[in-house]
Amino acid sequence: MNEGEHQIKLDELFEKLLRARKIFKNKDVLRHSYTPKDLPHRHEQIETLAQILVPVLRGETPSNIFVYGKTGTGKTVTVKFVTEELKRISEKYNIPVDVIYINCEIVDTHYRVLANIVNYFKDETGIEVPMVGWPTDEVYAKLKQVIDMKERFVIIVLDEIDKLVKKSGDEVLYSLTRINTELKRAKVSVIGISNDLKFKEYLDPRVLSSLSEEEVVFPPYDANQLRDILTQRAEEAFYPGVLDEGVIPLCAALAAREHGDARKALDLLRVAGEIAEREGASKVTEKHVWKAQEKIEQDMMEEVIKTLPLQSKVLLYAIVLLDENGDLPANTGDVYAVYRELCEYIDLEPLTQRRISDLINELDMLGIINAKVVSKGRYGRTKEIRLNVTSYKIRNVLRYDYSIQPLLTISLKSEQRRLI
Ligand SMILES: Nc1ncnc2c1ncn2[C@@H]1O[C@H](COP(=O)(O)OP(=O)(O)OP(=O)(O)O)[C@@H](O)[C@H]1O
Repeated sequence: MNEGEHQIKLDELFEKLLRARKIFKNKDVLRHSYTPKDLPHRHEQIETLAQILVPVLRGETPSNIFVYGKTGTGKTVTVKFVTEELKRISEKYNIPVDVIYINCEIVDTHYRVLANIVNYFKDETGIEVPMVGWPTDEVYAKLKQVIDMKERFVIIVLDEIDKLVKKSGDEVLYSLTRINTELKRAKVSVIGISNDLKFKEYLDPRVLSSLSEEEVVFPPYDANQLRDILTQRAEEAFYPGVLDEGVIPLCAALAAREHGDARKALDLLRVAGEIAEREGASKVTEKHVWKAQEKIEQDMMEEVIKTLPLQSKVLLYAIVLLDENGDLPANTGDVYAVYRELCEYIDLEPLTQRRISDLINELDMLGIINAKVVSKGRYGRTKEIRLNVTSYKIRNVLRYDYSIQPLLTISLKSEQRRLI
């Protein structure tokens, strides 16, 4: 290729990229962190939450609230929306309100929840506790001290509360939902949010009854509701006329088919826009939505592979090697033989074939492989194992795992299936 050709290609690329920028007016509007000014189809929940919290404006303690519903039904965004508004209005009435939002997926121990609450007030109180190391009782005593320094309302939002309880039990909820009896000036109320509908079963009945003095349920959105949510966001996110007519209905229908998840619907719309932008298209079409669906599924699969335990990764890599050697479908015995050799190679204690058979079922359930049980007549039943994700993709994910890296350069000697 001569220089002239280079020049022309680059010109084309710039032209294409320039055109592509016209798709999004403001992509941030489609991100998870964005709080819209209106929340269509959540007016009932907003009103219920406002009714439960309004005592604050009269100087009375509101009930604790348990908010639940499936993922992407707008629980977090609605609670944030209502509590922020309450905080804003309370300023008008000179009532100090603090809203402390804690994501229990990250802050997942009794100690860390308490420490986070103490440290929320550190600018005001000058008191800060370390994230580890103190006796929990002492952190709790500090918490009461800092909260009770003046008359105020403290609303503690514990999002993904089920993660906290599963990891560390419900002790922290027991303390926080009863703390008002130990305070003189301040008043605390807890809003727990969960998408695990079975979560209540794990709670001590006393904790459950004090946490769910009030319950607010968030039902899944249907396709029409998702359409409204997307239409409202799209107006701010995209330039006019950029979305083909069928794009929003398709995103809404695909997300409704799963479980009425607004996050999924928004992700589809954003990724479809990004794909159109990258292709240099001047419009987002249904074709881009289908591609977005595929990309999101692939990304999720990559995330699942990334977080597999080491033994499952080695097992999966054994299946990848068999695939690259043209040996799929394979049975459990074939896979186990390669797996054992890989273990030896990296000094990993191999699991029994029985245990590996369980892990194969797990990989199958996660959708990474397909392990179909087939009958071999009088030879009994066996599994036929195939990959559902390309070997190339799996290698790409595994190469970031240091424990697996030494394996990535080896392959199977075709016939004997021995490592070389
Ligand atoms: N009624 C709505 N109007 C506009 N956007 C919404 C609405 N409901 C949800 N969303 C958007 O959908 C996404 C997911 O919402 P949110 O995080 O509140 O869900 P969630 O129920 O808390 O989910 P999870 O249980 O998975 O945490 C967010 O980007 C949010 O802004």
